[in-house]
Amino acid sequence: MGEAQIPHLDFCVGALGLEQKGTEEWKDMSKRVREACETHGCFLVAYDKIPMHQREEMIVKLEALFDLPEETKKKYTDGTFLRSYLRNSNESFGIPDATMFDVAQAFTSLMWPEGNTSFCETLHSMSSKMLELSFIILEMILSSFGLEKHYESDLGNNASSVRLIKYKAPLTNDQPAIGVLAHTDTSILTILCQNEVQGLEVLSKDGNWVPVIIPKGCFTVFVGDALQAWSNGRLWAPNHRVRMSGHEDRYSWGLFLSPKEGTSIEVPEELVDTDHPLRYRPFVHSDYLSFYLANLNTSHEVQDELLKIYAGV
Ligand SMILES: O=C(O)CCC(=O)C(=O)O
Ligand SMILES: [Fe+2]
Repeated sequence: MGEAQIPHLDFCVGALGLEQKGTEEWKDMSKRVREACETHGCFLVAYDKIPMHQREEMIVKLEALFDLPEETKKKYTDGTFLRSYLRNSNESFGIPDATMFDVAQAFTSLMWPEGNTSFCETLHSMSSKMLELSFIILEMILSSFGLEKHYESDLGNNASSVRLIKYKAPLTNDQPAIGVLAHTDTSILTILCQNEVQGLEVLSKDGNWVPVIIPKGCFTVFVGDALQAWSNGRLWAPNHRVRMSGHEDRYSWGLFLSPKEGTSIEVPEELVDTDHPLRYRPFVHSDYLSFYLANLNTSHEVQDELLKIYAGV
């Protein structure tokens, strides 16, 4: 009511993929993706190259992973936030480069020294397919701006990380429990999927928290700070959070496509004009990430504005 719905796009029709680049269907969908990223900073997408049964299997496997003893889960850490098991208002594992088979295998062997081939295969295969989906969306955005060449020169210089999350159902029904506090993602793009337990909310441009009701089988896509900065603020990285209610645990799986370590984000000159004066200075994305992590637990107002504070002109 008054509040525009989060757009729901369907990549299944015509089996949209990179092979369709340049076709009318591709151009039409690119325009819709870009509009969603400008207006909402997020959208829902149906994508059947990742079949439903694979997603369902993945959720069962996540349950088994989080059911492992705490001592086993804690073995997974290299001392950094990005590659560790973390436990706060939720539990999560950050796995950079899970799309590489040896990385998926090393993670699996640490959790199941006796072996768990099917977990390893699902982790690797789901991550790779979600990475492919993020490439399709990124290429659509670049084509809609007519800036395909920037795929090779800057945004194509990327790496991915997977985050596996379990949110416990709240102990009481009195108040929704915090799953994740409001934040923007530092990524270029984030692709999320989850079990049937809802709870994701996005802050609209006019300042209202809007529940994102995710239909079965859909993925949620968020624009991250790196893409907001690169696009000179034309695309928008919205704040989002997770609030838990009800009696069931929520499992989610995110793929974060980010600039590779050391890559600079620089607004292309084509996106600067009198109507769109330059909003962000060039910056090294990994330096921004350090700044972001150092300020993660400060007040909400600051969290909202981290990109602007760091790189705004
Ligand atoms: O679990 C979710 O749906 C959202 C997770 C999220 O926002 C994040 O990990 O950045
Ligand atoms: Fe997020």
